[in-house]
Amino acid sequence: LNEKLVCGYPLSIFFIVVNEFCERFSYYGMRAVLVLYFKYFLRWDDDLATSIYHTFVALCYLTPILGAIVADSWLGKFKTIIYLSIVYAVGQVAMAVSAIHDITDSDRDGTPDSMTFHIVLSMVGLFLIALGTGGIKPCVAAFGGDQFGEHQDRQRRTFFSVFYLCINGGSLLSTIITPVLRAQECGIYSKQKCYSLAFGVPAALMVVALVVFIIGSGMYYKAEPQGNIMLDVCKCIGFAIKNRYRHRSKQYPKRQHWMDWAEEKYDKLLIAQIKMVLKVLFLYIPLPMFWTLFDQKGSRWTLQATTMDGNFGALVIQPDQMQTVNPILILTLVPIMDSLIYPLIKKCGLNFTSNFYFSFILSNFQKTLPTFPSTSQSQLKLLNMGSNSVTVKLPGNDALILPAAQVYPFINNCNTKFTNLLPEVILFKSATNDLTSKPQEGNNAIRFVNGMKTAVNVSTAAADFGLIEPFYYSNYSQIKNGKATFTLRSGSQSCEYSTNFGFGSSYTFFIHSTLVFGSNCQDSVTAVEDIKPNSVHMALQIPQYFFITAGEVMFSVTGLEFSYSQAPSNMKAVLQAGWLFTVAIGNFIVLIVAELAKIPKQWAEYVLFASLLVAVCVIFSIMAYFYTYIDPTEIEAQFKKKINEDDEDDKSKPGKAEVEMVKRDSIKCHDEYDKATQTKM
Ligand SMILES: CC(C)C[C@H](NC(=O)[C@@H](N)CC(C)C)C(=O)O
Repeated sequence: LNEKLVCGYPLSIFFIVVNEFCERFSYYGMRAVLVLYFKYFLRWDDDLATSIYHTFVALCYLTPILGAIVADSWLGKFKTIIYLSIVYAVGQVAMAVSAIHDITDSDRDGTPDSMTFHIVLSMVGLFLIALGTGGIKPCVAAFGGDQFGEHQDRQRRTFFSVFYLCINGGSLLSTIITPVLRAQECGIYSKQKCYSLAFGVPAALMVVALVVFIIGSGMYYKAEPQGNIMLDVCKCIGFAIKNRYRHRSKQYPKRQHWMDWAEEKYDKLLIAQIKMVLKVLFLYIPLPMFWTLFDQKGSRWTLQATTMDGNFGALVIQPDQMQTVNPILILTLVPIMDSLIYPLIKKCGLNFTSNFYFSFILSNFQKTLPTFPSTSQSQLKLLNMGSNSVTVKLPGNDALILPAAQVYPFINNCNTKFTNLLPEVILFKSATNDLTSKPQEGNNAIRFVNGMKTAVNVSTAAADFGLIEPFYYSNYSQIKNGKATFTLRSGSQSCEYSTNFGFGSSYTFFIHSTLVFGSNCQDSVTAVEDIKPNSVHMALQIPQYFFITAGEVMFSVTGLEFSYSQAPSNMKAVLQAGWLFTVAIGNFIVLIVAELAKIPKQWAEYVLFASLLVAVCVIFSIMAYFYTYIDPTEIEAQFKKKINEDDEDDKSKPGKAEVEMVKRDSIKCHDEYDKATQTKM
């Protein structure tokens, strides 16, 4: 029982919120570098990396059902949290170990020799993490709620707000820290990007979360599990459906609720509890649509950010760092809503329970990508290296005048033959390794084409393009924004070429045949823009983040509390899991629409989602209007009283007394707690 109260709050919740902070740090920290680990360490392609990532996230929101059933029916929330946290920590350690390249790098060249080992270990790790994080999630929130007595509604509401702040505080810190850790170089035989450290720190935080939770163990109120409640619920629902079907003929009088058809076999308390759960679950039906929009922050919005200019003056923001705007806004909006907006609304006499969300997503996806050739086409570039204009006649096209030192990009069908091109016109057929998407992290992708008769070496401080053979081209190198100076070298002679770069562009630089080393070679290099630099500023995403986060504060923080307060005492974790299940469905909708529907225009997809959300908002507000708040404790108390009265009457009936004893035992625990907290207040 909660002996210690601090400012009216049980001391035990301090350990619960710290546990949540560390756990969310661990989860989001690991998640922040996961896709990059798949891509650069395991060397998976973008599609495989994205699919496995989304499958993992969806799994994390499916496993809460498992954890909730175990907690409410078998182990109780406390033991479930302890056991699953151990599973979780083992999973995180497995991830950290899987990212040590030296383990299988027997030839010491810096790359793992047995990728199978790393893949298997990381998949096992991710499975354990999904089981752990999902399993404990509904239990921790409900366990926190359990620490409050019947008359501590206000404190419990504040607890859920603080709980949400801790989620976002932990995730904010970790999404800033783990990418920095990943960027470090580490290794025994060779230095590589330090994914093991980026996974190792979240693993350590999970161990801290577990230790903190155990330290508080003497202070918690631990509600006992009440038998296999989920099995009873399923059997009871099954019986009600069967019984209703058996009595479908009109001669049988109707009952108030279809669950009442279970009355012949199951006690009224269980039926009433199932009705409460079904009522809330029914209200949840439209909710996945919110998460469908919300969870696109990590995918669509981040991709959108890669096409934007992240220069904030002294600060250059990377596309994936934009996601931290959400927790930052949560940390500011939750206190404002709780201390200012909600009390103000209440003062105005409005019963604004805030389980309502309405937001439009601004679609400002900008077009800086060029038209790429289709599979039956290839892209050609004609470069006039001479000093006079030339006329070029391409098959199927009108003759074109190509000015000196200019490039003409041209898309044609693969089988077109080109003949009789003048010697000074270079036909540059872009190879299959042409860049077709924006370079990562706002960098610029640069390559050189050597139009000289001798090989040229090109380098900058940040990249070495190597020796480029005559009439050949280099691989792409990534250059950061700002001024770059390239040194062109042939034997002992060299010259320099400088230019400025923005964000997310791609250029091909053509070195003229007329280049003379030893002098300024600024005029002897022609830059061709393959992908335009980002022109729309990333700050334009901030209104989007603001709207979606304001929606989250009104919808998700209150949703957690709502799911707790409207759940019967023996199914608190189960309803939390139901709430989290709506997140999983929302993620599946993204996967289905993004992967299967393949809507060609991004704006059309945004409009589709926004319209669906508006429709869902209307439906949800009608449903919410007809929803009547209940007090499960009150209802359960009435049933218990009735059971006691019936018990007195039926004492003489053989067998019945034992059944009632079991029922009484199961509710005794909460009664004692209620009494204890009431005397304290
Ligand atoms: C309630 C949960 C589905 C989501 C919750 N997420 C958040 O609070 C986000 N604002 C965090 C952000 C970093 C995406 C959670 O429990 O993680």
